[in-house]
Amino acid sequence: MDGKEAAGRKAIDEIHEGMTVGLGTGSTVYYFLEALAEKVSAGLSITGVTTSQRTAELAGKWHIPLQSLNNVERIDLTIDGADEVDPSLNGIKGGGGALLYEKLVAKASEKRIWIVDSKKVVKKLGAFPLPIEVVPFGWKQVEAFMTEKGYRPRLRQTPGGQPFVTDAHHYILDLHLDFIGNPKALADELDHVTGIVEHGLFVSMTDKVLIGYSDGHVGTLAKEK
Ligand SMILES: O=C[C@H](O)[C@H](O)[C@H](O)COP(=O)(O)O
Repeated sequence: MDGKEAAGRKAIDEIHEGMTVGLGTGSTVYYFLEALAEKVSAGLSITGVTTSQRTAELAGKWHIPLQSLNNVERIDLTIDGADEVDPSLNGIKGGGGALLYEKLVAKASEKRIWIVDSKKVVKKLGAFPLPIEVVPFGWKQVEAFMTEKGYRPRLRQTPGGQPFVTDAHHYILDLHLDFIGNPKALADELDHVTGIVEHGLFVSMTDKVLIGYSDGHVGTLAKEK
């Protein structure tokens, strides 16, 4: 078992009968969905709210009941992955391009848990390129502005060399920052750039992180009360 699988399968302990559950995106969430599908087929009743087309397809295939975000009043708990997490529980998300829907679902959730393998826990964020989701119209203007700022943007592309397009039909610029000194200040700045729909900095947006190790054990990082 690798760290992703350990964390993903452990998250099932947090799910209880009757819950509305936000279903994140990615290869770690895959293991959580697999475990959830087993419970659902054994009789657990929950409603899932997905954060991407990819997760919706998996959940559909595994007969996990779904509702759209517009059709639920609240989400009890969201289980999602992350690309990097710091000790203050700030993180970078969006390596798979699902950041916008993931942030919308996270904001609608009472409680949020991230599942990661231990390699993703870092002292300072920024070695992982920070994704920003931009509108295709005039995206080069945003790219030029980010370059001016020294943020080293790169348009995300498919293996075929076409721009990667998100579920919401936007493009992604990955910012090669190396090091983010102040995540909150950067998030505030990016929140105010015209043309950026959303960014992958999630500042204080999780309550707990389940960290999976290669030997199969799972540690926890939790918000101080
Ligand atoms: O856009 C994708 C999401 O933010 C993922 O949760 C994140 O990239 C982690 O993915 P994985 O579990 O595949 O490493």
